[in-house]
Amino acid sequence: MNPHATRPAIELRGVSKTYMTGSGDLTVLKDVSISVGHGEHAAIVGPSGSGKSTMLSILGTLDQPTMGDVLVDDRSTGAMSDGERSELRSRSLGFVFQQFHLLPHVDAVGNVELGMLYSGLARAERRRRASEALERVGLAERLDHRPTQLSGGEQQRVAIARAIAHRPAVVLADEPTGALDQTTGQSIITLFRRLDDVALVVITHDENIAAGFRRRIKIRDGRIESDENVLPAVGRRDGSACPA
Ligand SMILES: Nc1ncnc2c1ncn2[C@@H]1O[C@H](COP(=O)(O)OP(=O)(O)OP(=O)(O)O)[C@@H](O)[C@H]1O
Repeated sequence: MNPHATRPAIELRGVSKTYMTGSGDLTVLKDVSISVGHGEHAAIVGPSGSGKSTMLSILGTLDQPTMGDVLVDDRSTGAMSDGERSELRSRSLGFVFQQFHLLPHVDAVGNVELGMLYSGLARAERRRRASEALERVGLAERLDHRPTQLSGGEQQRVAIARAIAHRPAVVLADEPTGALDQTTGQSIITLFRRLDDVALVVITHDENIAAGFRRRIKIRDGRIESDENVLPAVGRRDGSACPA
């Protein structure tokens, strides 16, 4: 039982995923159940090929499980149409990837604004929220910079602004520090930790990155190997600071 549990923002219930390949069926997720509460942050860590990206795609409703269900904000997605899933994603989910996936000829505020194109928000509101999100990630002075005029860390901040600008309940990040040097990667994790109004799931193969999160879910060969919550510093004998 997770001692910090809040109402679930996103859940996998009994999820299995089998790919059909030329050399037979390959089951890469095996009866996985996890629940991440509103405002809770979790790192999913595991070696290459353990099923992390598959899990994130399924959490994000970009791919469908072979068995089991994904619930976002208590809503089952299993029986949704593609259109309903797409609407759910544009309303409730935000994505951050290793490669920032920014449009090269569009400035920072434009890139963030484009992420809300199908949100139903009026253009002026999209721009207002885009500027606000960029301020939140520390890029208030870079609104009109194009990706080529930004460092890798700044580009990832723009991508994070794009992921939060529409105020989703859940942000899913797949190896968000993978293209950055260690110091810049840690600053991105520090930024993520300040996003206390979203449920955050960060996928990483890097134990040092996972150590920045209070909740760490280890996956191996498509199964949850451990799911641990490090208790806050209060009551710790060494009094050391605790990750988010
Ligand atoms: N579309 C697919 N068809 C067939 N097999 C796939 C497909 N996608 C992934 N796999 C296989 O599923 C397994 C898990 O892949 P996945 O990308 O989820 O692992 P991962 O933990 O994210 O790995 P990495 O850290 O290297 O990205 C791998 O053996 C991979 O080859």
